[in-house]
Amino acid sequence: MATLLPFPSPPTAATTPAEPVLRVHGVRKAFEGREVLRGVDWQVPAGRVIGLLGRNGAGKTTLLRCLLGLAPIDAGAIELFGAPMTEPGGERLHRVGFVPQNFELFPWMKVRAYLDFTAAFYARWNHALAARLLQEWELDPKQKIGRLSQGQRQKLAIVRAIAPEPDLLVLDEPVASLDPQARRAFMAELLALMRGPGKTVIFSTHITADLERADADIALLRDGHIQFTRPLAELKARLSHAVLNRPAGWPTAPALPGVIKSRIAGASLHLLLEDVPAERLHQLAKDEDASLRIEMPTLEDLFVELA
Ligand SMILES: Nc1ncnc2c1ncn2[C@@H]1O[C@H](COP(=O)(O)OP(=O)(O)OP(=O)(O)O)[C@@H](O)[C@H]1O
Repeated sequence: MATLLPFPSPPTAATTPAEPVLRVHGVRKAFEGREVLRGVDWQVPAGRVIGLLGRNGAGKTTLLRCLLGLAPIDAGAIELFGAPMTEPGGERLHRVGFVPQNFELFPWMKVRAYLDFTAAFYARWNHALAARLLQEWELDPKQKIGRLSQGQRQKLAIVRAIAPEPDLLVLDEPVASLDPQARRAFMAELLALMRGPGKTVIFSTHITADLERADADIALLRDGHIQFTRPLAELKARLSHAVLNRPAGWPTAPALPGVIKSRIAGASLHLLLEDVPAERLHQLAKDEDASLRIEMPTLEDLFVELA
């Protein structure tokens, strides 16, 4: 198991000094006595795209639902747009768009009628944007929702969430049903739409390539906690992966400051490292009479190692 990334949490160039969109403190949530969220502390800065990563069952859906008041929490506190979630906040919720993992849309309604019906609930609704997205994403406004494919329904759910021009858009695995072409188009659209000042996107996904494309901040949910939230570029700049090979093998991994995780596989020692200079690794290889390969980990590598 990887140790916690010991990054401090100063504001970075990528985060804005603005009021966080979400402040989460000590949030706990159990199902049938099994705790899924174990005191989550998290601050989500305004104006960022955040990719929420975690293994199956880590609690991503649970966390997102709790954040939006869709599931009760057992303990802790959540502030949305600077006000506690316990306060009635109908207007605040107009500023939030949500695409759940499983969405039930009325199957008997036609696409346009459904969007018009939904628009009536919102203070703000960009009809032109909704119409453009329907066209670009090849959704027939006259089609009955029940006859749409899973991917088309997901697109419609996304249009519904984006049309109110939310300040915070939360998407739970939004691309799971989309084909690669639709995923790219969706990501491009999403990022263009949410590039406005102060607009924030949180989305959970297993598709790390999408997060790379979005240049997102990565938040990792593991063991019931958000382990870190860091710009992807910063993670990549600070973390490296070294493989040391020695024919005699490795009875134990040598101690080296900055090792986040080590793994021995036959003659190879794999090290996930934080801020360890290459010279230090070359010295280690020399001392241990081993060959050395240093790699830049992809986000997928990091996910596999850290999640
Ligand atoms: N309503 C519920 N009743 C009982 N257990 C639940 C409920 N909802 C979630 N869980 C459990 O909580 C844990 C976290 O589930 P959750 O769906 O939040 O994970 P996830 O990270 O979104 O997973 P995935 O990546 O597979 O979608 C799982 O063990 C799940 O079985």
